[in-house]
Amino acid sequence: MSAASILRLEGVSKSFRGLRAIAEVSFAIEAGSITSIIGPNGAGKSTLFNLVTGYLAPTAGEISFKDRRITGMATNRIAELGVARAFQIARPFRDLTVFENVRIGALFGKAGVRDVEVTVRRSLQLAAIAHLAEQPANTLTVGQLRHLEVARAIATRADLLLADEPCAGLNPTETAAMIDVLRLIRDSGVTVVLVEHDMPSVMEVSDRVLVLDAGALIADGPPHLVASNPQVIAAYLGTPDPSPLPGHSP
Ligand SMILES: Nc1ncnc2c1ncn2[C@@H]1O[C@H](COP(=O)(O)OP(=O)(O)OP(=O)(O)O)[C@@H](O)[C@H]1O
Repeated sequence: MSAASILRLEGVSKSFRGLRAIAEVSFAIEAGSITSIIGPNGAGKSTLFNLVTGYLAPTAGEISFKDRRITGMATNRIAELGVARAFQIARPFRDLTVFENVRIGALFGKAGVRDVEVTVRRSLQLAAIAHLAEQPANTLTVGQLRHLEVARAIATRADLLLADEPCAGLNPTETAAMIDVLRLIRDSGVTVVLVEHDMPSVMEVSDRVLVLDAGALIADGPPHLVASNPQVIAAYLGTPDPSPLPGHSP
């Protein structure tokens, strides 16, 4: 593995009773980057996240994180090593404050988090919700809940954040705020991998885009090149239409 890559998949496949959801996928993620994984519905994006977090074990192939083989390792062990996932639908403890919710992330995260208070404050800051710290989670808007979910995930002191559609359903102002947060998180040293359907957000925030189609990796590169790749356009539109992906302005 190259010195700069934090996550590596080699020949990873996952089948569900004969259906090949992931087919011999290999890639390495560079530390300190934002990578988006895109693809049509059913392409295998969630399955890929589930394989990296250990929720599912691959049928074949190897996954390593920070030079350590994590293939088939239990989810809690992988989380302790520094992989966190922010879910699209946050399920906070609704009667606890934002601070208390993020504190739970810090307590159950990567082994050796000592200064919990400082970690929580820093996570709230990075997720741009420090001003909401004392509010009960049940008073938050959908957009604010998304930020809380991201804060909870990074409070584990993760080195790798897997973010599940962080911009889905957000209005343009909320989307811009989320993009700022993802950049801040990357700039703080956390590697970010997104699964995202919102193409304008993908184009704006990604250093690199990976495209899955029917479980296979069909494109990999900088956003503007991937958006104009005929195979990618065909995967989305079903025809080799030369028009760009929605939201892509050349
Ligand atoms: N636990 C499971 N059991 C059986 N089949 C599954 C399971 N999980 C996923 N699949 C199948 O694997 C394929 C990939 O699904 P996956 O959810 O990973 O796609 P996706 O790219 O995340 O789709 P979406 O964008 O709609 O969320 C689909 O055909 C899906 O039906």
